[in-house]
Amino acid sequence: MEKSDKIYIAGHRGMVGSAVWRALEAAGYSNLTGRSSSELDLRDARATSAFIADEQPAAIVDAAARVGGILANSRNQYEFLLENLRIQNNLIQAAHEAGVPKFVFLGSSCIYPKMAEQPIREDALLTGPLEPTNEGYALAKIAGVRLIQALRDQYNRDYVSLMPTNLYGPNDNFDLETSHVLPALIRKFHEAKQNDNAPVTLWGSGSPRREFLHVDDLARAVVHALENPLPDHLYNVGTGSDITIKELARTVQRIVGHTGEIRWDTSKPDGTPRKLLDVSHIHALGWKAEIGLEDGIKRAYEWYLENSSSVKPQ
Ligand SMILES: NC(=O)c1ccc[n+]([C@@H]2O[C@H](COP(=O)([O-])OP(=O)(O)OC[C@H]3O[C@@H](n4cnc5c(N)ncnc54)[C@H](OP(=O)(O)O)[C@@H]3O)[C@@H](O)[C@H]2O)c1
Ligand SMILES: C[C@@H]1O[C@H](OP(=O)(O)OP(=O)(O)OC[C@H]2O[C@@H](n3cnc4c(=O)[nH]c(N)nc43)[C@H](O)[C@@H]2O)[C@@H](O)[C@H](O)[C@@H]1O
Repeated sequence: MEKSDKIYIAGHRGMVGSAVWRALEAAGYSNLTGRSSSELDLRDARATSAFIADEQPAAIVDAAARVGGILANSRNQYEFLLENLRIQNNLIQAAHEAGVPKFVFLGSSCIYPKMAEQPIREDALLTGPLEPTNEGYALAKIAGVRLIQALRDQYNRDYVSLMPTNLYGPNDNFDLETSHVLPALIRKFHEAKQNDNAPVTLWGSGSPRREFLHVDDLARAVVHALENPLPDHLYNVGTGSDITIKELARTVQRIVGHTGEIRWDTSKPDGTPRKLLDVSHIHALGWKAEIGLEDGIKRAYEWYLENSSSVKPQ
């Protein structure tokens, strides 16, 4: 890639897209472009094709998607399946039609079978049933991985899929109904601390294990994927270590400074018991996570404190 090459970041205002934008800017790329969903609805195939044909980017990073935590996913399977299929189909086909040289498709570790052997290797894909709470979303992302693979195999396209583990960082979603666990914990402990250390209620049993990657580390992986030819179609992106939700809760509680009780609402789903990624393939390419979880949570909490005035009250 040349530093002056045009790179279109789909979803540039989201957590991942904005981190990719920052990382590309920091790496010296000067010709970045993005559109909000109100300017360009990527569910609209014609508008998407016309935009890509007109812009002729040298690369596309697909960070646009309908995204949410366990409850949003499980209650809106139809929208998570259909909207993500539409967005990614339109973007991938528009890129192929216009001959866009590079494409980075972002999926998620939930594409792998619920009971996959841990740590999960890329070749575990489609070897068993999915976790039901996010099956719609996972099916869409699996279709995206297969489209990228087919374009590589049939048309020799330099396109790749990156599968990040659970992410967190600046511009995360702090809405308690639709967010992922880490932003929810930051907000719940912070608001409870301000409310005389009131009890905090968390979801599920606390026993599932999750792997958490700071979004700035993922953004470096995206830059790496744009700058280097990649021998495979699919790479896991994670830290290589995980913790239980209970351990995560105690860590966030300590960082925030909440001293009250933690309660567990077991009427809410646990989701998959564990989804630790095998990251040996991306390590072999020269990328490794650098931001430790403790440090990353401190940074995320600082970001929340600076920006919580823009977080909607609930
Ligand atoms: N968050 C995680 O823990 C996580 C973990 C693994 C993988 N990922 C992957 O990373 C990618 C981005 O996730 P994120 O966490 O950054 O989500 P996010 O913060 O919700 O951002 C999603 C972006 O997608 C855009 N978008 C949604 N629908 C659109 C549409 N119809 N047309 C155009 N743009 C649309 C939104 O644009 P507007 O803001 O303009 O509406 C938004 O900027 C997703 O593919 C997701 O699978 C995320
Ligand atoms: C990365 C994404 O991960 C999502 O799965 P998944 O890790 O279970 O999604 P999360 O929503 O992050 O939840 C992770 C774990 O944290 C528990 N948890 C505890 N308290 C809370 C809380 O207040 N809010 C939330 N959200 N969780 C909470 C939740 O029950 C689950 O066991 C998938 O649904 C998506 O498809 C995607 O793959």
